[in-house]
Amino acid sequence: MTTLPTVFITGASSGIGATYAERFARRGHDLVLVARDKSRLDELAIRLREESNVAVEVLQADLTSSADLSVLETRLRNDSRIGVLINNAGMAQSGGFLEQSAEAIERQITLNTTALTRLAAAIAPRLAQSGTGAIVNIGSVVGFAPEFGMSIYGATKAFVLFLSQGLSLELSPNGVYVQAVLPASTRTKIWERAGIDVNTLPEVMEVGELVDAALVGFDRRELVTIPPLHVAERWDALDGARQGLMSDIRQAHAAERYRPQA
Ligand SMILES: NC(=O)C1=CN([C@@H]2O[C@H](COP(=O)(O)OP(=O)(O)OC[C@H]3O[C@@H](n4cnc5c(N)ncnc54)[C@H](OP(=O)(O)O)[C@@H]3O)[C@@H](O)[C@H]2O)C=CC1
Ligand SMILES: CC(=O)[C@H](N)C(=O)O
Repeated sequence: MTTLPTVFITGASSGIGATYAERFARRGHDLVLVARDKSRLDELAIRLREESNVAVEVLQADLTSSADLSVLETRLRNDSRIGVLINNAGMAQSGGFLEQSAEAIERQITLNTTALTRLAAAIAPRLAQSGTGAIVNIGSVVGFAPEFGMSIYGATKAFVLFLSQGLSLELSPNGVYVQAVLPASTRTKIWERAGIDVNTLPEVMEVGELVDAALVGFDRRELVTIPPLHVAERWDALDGARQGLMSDIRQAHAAERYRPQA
């Protein structure tokens, strides 16, 4: 029996989530794998049990369903073996804002933000109580770039970064590690699902390279890990500029330029 924490991974039936599952299994962690496609999860679970001799449980759930989320929340609240949450499940959009249906908007926001937040909220009190554990949230560099024309997807990913930074401030004093991982284009099914041919993209990272890099950041207990960013100082400068704003934005009076003309 392993003494390592069990790792709970959403969106584990393909891509980045399936690769996290493989990597944590190799490290000797038991796993709980979550997604809608049970047959793919079962296939992965059988392979990982054989290859790595770890316990792998499969939970079929649609994270846009509040009822399914409730079941997962109960599990995260109560199962003290689960010490790491990989909040990975997500979907991208095809088409611009004017082409989005109300249903598609709701599904994307629910999956990329509400589900991720509810699962983090379910596990956080127990981890904080025990003084250990980790929450990994998968964002995207698209969250930095409204210019990419994926306004809703990018907004959900900006949310993931903000939430992760806030949770880190709130939970790290209790011993809980929070990591935001921000991939750029990575070769997974997400592109096909969004109706985009991945082979038309200029720079695409292989999924194994992405997850291995994210795990280097995880092992260093880095708060924000951006595997495709070669010049680390760019992030430091951006975050430093943001922090610099804080001393200037708490003012009792409107700025001079907004004073009504007499
Ligand atoms: N690939 C890329 O270029 C990038 C990806 N990302 C992010 O990485 C994360 C993983 O995506 P990636 O591996 O690329 O894409 P994939 O499409 O390969 O994987 C997405 C995973 O999420 C699961 N999923 C989708 N919808 C639901 C749902 N309603 N309920 C439960 N599970 C669901 C899918 O499983 P199933 O269909 O079985 O439910 C699948 O396991 C996402 O958050 C994505 O935004 C970030 C930046 C770049
Ligand atoms: C479809 C995408 O835009 C991709 N998932 C990303 O976040 O870069």
